[in-house]
Amino acid sequence: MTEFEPAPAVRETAESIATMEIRGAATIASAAAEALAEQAEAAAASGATASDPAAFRASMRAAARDLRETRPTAVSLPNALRYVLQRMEGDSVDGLRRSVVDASEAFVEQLDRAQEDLGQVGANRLADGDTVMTHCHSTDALACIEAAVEQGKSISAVVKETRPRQQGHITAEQLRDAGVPVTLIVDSAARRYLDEVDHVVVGADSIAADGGVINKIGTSGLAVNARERGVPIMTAAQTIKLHPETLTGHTVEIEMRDEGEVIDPAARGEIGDIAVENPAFDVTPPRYMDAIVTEQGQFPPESIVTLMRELFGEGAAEPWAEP
Ligand SMILES: O=C(COP(=O)(O)O)[C@H](O)[C@H](O)COP(=O)(O)O
Repeated sequence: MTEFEPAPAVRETAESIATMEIRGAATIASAAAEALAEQAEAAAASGATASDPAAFRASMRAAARDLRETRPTAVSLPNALRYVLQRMEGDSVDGLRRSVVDASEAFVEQLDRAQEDLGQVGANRLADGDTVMTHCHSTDALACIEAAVEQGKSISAVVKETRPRQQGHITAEQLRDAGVPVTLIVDSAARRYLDEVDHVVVGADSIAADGGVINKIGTSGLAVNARERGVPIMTAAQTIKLHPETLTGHTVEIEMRDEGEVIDPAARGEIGDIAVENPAFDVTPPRYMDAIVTEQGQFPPESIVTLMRELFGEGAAEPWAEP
């Protein structure tokens, strides 16, 4: 391993994130933080970096860059890398290694605690007997529903399958396993079922400074329909989903995925000259979202910028960049 070649464990994690074997913003963040700890262990044991603190640091930055490049939309990924690299300190390789491993463990612990805490807040918005509608698969959204069930509330769910990758099936199975009666529907049936629903609960990949919620494609249409039907909609999102770069006017990049997820590649030749596009996420304007539920309480979307400033200051550092 040279100082610029990430450890095999980092390459594996990067590959798994890129191919969506590891997916969902919170899961991606904890995998990335753990991969940095693995890089630190590997670099501390490797000839090229074991006795050279500067080379060790360079190898950590290179690993973070590789992880950063896997998927563009979930800000939890750069926020995780930022958290760990900003806590990398020490004059010796062993000291640096320890600081990275400690920061990685602390990050994952915080992530779990934050999810539990926001679950309680989200659960308080749900009442006994409620039916919720979900979109995609969000561990933060599930935490709210599961916490409501643990509070003794009887909750049922209408789960959108979420084309093209059908992450709704994961949600359906997990809710079923939590004892929630589930009805699975195709995405285009959502408006019809909104009349039978008390709440819509979704997750987020990023939250912009203006309160815009970036989540799986289809969230914005669902939110507009929910508003039209008078059904409250909340986003469950830990504060690592707050996108610091939007404080300085940047927009969030929406990932465009392969057309093979939309049409059968084997049939591509037959359909000929038809363009296929596959955006993975969309932006729900703040006026269509009732609340953003975080581990620090619930916020009207328009006020989230205050929390963002508190947590991230006026912008975002890039500790993985070459000095
Ligand atoms: O949009 C998705 C997943 O998209 P993909 O499947 O393309 O990664 C989820 O709603 C958010 O990531 C939040 O998930 P969590 O609450 O688990 O962080």
